[in-house]
Amino acid sequence: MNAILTLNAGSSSIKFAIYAGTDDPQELARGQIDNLGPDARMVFGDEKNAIDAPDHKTGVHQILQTVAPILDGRTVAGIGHRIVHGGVEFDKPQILDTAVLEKLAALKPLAPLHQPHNLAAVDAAITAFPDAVQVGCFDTGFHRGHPFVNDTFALPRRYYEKGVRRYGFHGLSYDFVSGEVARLYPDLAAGRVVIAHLGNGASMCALRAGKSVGSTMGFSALDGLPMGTRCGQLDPGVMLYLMDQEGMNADQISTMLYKESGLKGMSGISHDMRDLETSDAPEAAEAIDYFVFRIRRELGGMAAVLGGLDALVFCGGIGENARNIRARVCDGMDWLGLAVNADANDQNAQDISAGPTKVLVIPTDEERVIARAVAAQV
Ligand SMILES: Nc1ncnc2c1ncn2[C@@H]1O[C@H](COP(=O)(O)OP(=O)(O)O)[C@@H](O)[C@H]1O
Ligand SMILES: CC(=O)OP(=O)(O)O
Ligand SMILES: [Mg+2]
Repeated sequence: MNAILTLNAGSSSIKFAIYAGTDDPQELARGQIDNLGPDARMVFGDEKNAIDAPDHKTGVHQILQTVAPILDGRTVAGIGHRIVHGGVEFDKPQILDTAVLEKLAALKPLAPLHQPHNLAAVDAAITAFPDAVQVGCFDTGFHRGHPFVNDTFALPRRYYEKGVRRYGFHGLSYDFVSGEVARLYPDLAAGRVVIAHLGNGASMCALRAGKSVGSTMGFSALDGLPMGTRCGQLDPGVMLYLMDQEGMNADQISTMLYKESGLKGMSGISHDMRDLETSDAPEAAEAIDYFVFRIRRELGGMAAVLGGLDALVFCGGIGENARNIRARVCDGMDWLGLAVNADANDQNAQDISAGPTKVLVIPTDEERVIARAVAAQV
């Protein structure tokens, strides 16, 4: 019997899952390495252990050792990788041959927090399993068909032609969640839906009949909503000021916008919503206020683009767990038909609506989308 492995490598973590069978893959186990570097730890089942994983390559080796007993003699026929950026060209999963990998490497500057790590995991996987099919699944793919008005900036046209476009990300998550909406609520499949993927990275997607027609993330994974450590929407004049008046260079600005901003930067306390929700500091409350404000603002804009709203769906670590955030996003939004059932919301139930517009909580599963794509190739 064959098996499929999925790898989802972030800047400091690698999530993985292992599936039995290649026709209808069944999940055997999943886990993740956090804090790659001196304090790396493996989270697998109920266990959390410190491990030696200073970089992505050693991390992937640790994962292979961890999953070996679970493979139980099965052959790894395919390995699926989450690749954040597929550029203009890749809207569907691709077999990762040398030519494709070269094109993906050229996109590293567009997603510096993700793309280099995604590709490092591919390298390590090819070395460890030279006979397995390596498949890349792109976060940008889901949005590739979105309208020109959501794809462009109002810059001189030549930059659009060069690829300075609004790509949109978190596409694997939107693929999974929109599929679940259609499966569980067939009446919504043709409808106007907004999905809020609120994790460490956060974005929202407007869907009409299951297709992306707008997203808050743009050229990079910095735009739109504030995130754990990323700024979200920013007046470009701020960057000019930082360069001109503060003498900051591109590297310094990049580090600040990707790693020192968002909930962490605003609160000065933590990137983690759980820490902010339990903090008494006014800065923590203000960071949460801003997070909620931006979601509400984008929701209004997306409802206008869609001409109304049939469902709002929450997913990601915050969307699936933070009941206060969900309640605050929907508070006073009865003009959109939104109201939350407090008991259902407290229980993180699937349908938490108390008004005509559905409010849903659907746990996302990017790994499952990757496993399906691999299954289609092996
Ligand atoms: N019970 C909870 N309450 C509030 N926020 C939570 C809870 N559990 C997780 N989170 C938030 O979810 C974030 C992680 O989301 P996740 O989607 O797993 O992230 P990633 O983008 O790394 O995939 C944490 O940083 C934290 O802010
Ligand atoms: C694209 C992106 O922001 O991904 P993540 O949420 O995993 O950081
Ligand atoms: Mg994520």
